[in-house]
Amino acid sequence: MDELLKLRNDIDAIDAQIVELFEKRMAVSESVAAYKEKIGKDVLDSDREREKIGKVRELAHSEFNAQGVEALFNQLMTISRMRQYMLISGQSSEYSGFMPVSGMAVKAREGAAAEDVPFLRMPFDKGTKVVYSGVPGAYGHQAMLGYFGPEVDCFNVATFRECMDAIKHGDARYGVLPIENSSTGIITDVYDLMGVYDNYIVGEYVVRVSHALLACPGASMEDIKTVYSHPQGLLQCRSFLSGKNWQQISLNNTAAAAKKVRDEKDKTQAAVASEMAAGFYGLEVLASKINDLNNNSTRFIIIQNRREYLKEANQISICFELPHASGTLYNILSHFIFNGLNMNRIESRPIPGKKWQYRFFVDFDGCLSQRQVRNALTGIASETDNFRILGNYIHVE
Ligand SMILES: O=C(O)C(=O)C[C@]1(C(=O)O)C=C[C@@H](O)C=C1
Repeated sequence: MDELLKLRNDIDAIDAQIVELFEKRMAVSESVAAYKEKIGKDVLDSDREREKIGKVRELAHSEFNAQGVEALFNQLMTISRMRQYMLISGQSSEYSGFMPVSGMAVKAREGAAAEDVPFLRMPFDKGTKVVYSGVPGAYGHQAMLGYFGPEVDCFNVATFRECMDAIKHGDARYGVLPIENSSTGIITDVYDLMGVYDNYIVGEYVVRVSHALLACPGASMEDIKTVYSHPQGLLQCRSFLSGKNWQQISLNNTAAAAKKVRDEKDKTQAAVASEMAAGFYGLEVLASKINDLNNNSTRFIIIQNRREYLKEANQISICFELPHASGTLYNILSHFIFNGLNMNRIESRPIPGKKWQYRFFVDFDGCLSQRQVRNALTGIASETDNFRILGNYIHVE
């Protein structure tokens, strides 16, 4: 026991020296930050870091120790960089061109679960133009109405890209696009478009997908022979439809199915769509809540072409590209860890034209007005390629 005590005392004495040297090193690193800021040089100097790792490895006396020293100095230099970003990330109210704005308090609309609806929204009034992708009566329309209310001046476009273009060119102030479904996952096309357009996420809205069986007025369940819907709509109502012996036909979206049933006025036809579509197309609801899972939801994003964020925003979305090399993603994640930020999601998408290279999308908790968020973003921006802040908004759980 005495022997262990003695050895631990030796370790304590060495550790005290390490801490003293660490603090000395950090003080020098702070001076480097001030100098680099003055001359406009980047914090990260990969050549210098590589050279440093080579040199310290040579000082070690075994391969095991060389590896240990490499890991240690990689950490030391990461911490040194974090400190430097802290010293150079500014303190003005705007960050990277993003301006804080005051939100509008809006009550939850009828039929919406309170937890699906942000109580604060981006400012809008009756004259504000809004575009959504999809057809009237579809879930995109429902999300648009949920966020902006029935009185807003809206129009719809057929594709996600047209929605992006309408926002880019200022044909509408806000756009509504689906980004993720709780059962089928992310909408990759929307991610890819967000990665290349200069549009920004300013809000989120969740629509609980609740399918109903719709038919012409006067039709009953016994009359039905054919059912139309989006393939996902049919799939999500598999238990209800099984054993019905109806022909199932896929169409582009659920509202198109409702429209077809209305236009053809055929009592043997039914559509799987929302109850809202029933009202919109003058159809009757033969059965409601027919989906297998009743917690199926689609998350929509609200986009605009201005760099703004609500002062109460609590989630940030960013995207960036990384060189195809070992450790690059690990290095980026350290910015979240060192700044105490909670990451909610990371997705990667192939970059068109760059074989086996990926664009990363990260969502994390925070607001652009927070110091630790700015520190992390300053670091990530300078250590990645094509870094973009996609938006800061109120996240709906
Ligand atoms: O030498 C520099 O340029 C520094 O900023 C110091 C330091 C280090 O801590 O050793 C930190 C960041 C750079 O990427 C390289 C090295």
